[in-house]
Amino acid sequence: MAQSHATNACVTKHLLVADPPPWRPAPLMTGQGTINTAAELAYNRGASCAYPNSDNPKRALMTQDELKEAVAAAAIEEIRPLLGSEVIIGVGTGSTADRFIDRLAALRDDFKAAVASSEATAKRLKSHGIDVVEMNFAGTVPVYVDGADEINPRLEMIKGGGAALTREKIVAACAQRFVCIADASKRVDVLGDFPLPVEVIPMARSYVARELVKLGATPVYREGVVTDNGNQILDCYEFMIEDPVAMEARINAIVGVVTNGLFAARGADVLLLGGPQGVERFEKAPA
Ligand SMILES: O=C[C@H](O)[C@H](O)[C@H](O)COP(=O)(O)O
Repeated sequence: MAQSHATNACVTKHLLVADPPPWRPAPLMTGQGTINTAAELAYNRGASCAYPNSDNPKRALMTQDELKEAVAAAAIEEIRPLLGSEVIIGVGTGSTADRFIDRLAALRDDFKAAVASSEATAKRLKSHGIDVVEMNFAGTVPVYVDGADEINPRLEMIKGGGAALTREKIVAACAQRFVCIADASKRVDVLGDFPLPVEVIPMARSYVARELVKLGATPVYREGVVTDNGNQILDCYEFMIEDPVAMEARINAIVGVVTNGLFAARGADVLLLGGPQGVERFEKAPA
């Protein structure tokens, strides 16, 4: 079943993803009929990538920054119906989430407060006059908006490129709905091209690294980085992940691991993906 609606910033297409959710064959319904836009998504990484601009044909290309702005705008429309004077929302970390925070400022009188998934996000929220409260105070949040480093067709993700994975996972666990915002460079069929971050207790770093090697990864210490929780990060290279749910649990079972950047047991519920056709909306099929 599919539906469509328009936002101020872009056309947002709604797609209910089947299980297993296919990227390519799934048709998108638009006012003009059915098209198969997912097959046309460019797959590039890096700030220099550009995409056809369907909103403004005179400007043929959209930069990655413009795509991030577009998905941030779409996320505002996504959460707007959920807001209210007693509502506390969850807010993620990273360059895409930052754009969402900047747009959220205009709505600061429409909700009570936010829970931040990092110190950096808390600082940015406060700079806009948005109240920030602890997760323990909020209890649960109706919605959590955050970016991702990779996302697959099941809306499972790798996160933690900015070292915020543990607090992000806590907020995600407490959220009734996880809305992922990402540009098309984040979309993959199999997770693992992006090195998987693992947050470790410092004294366990070498032990955890040896255990990760046994799992087939090539762990690299992210030198000079201390997480908001006072811990360290190992990034797992050359580690394609065929079964994200199983691997997430397996890595988390290693003594000394705080958590890893696989968001599979609790993936996203909604993906707002910025690509050549504007922002596409993918929704996880109910279990
Ligand atoms: O630790 C950082 C977070 O997981 C970010 O959400 C993730 O790295 C994506 O960040 P960005 O939107 O900057 O690509």
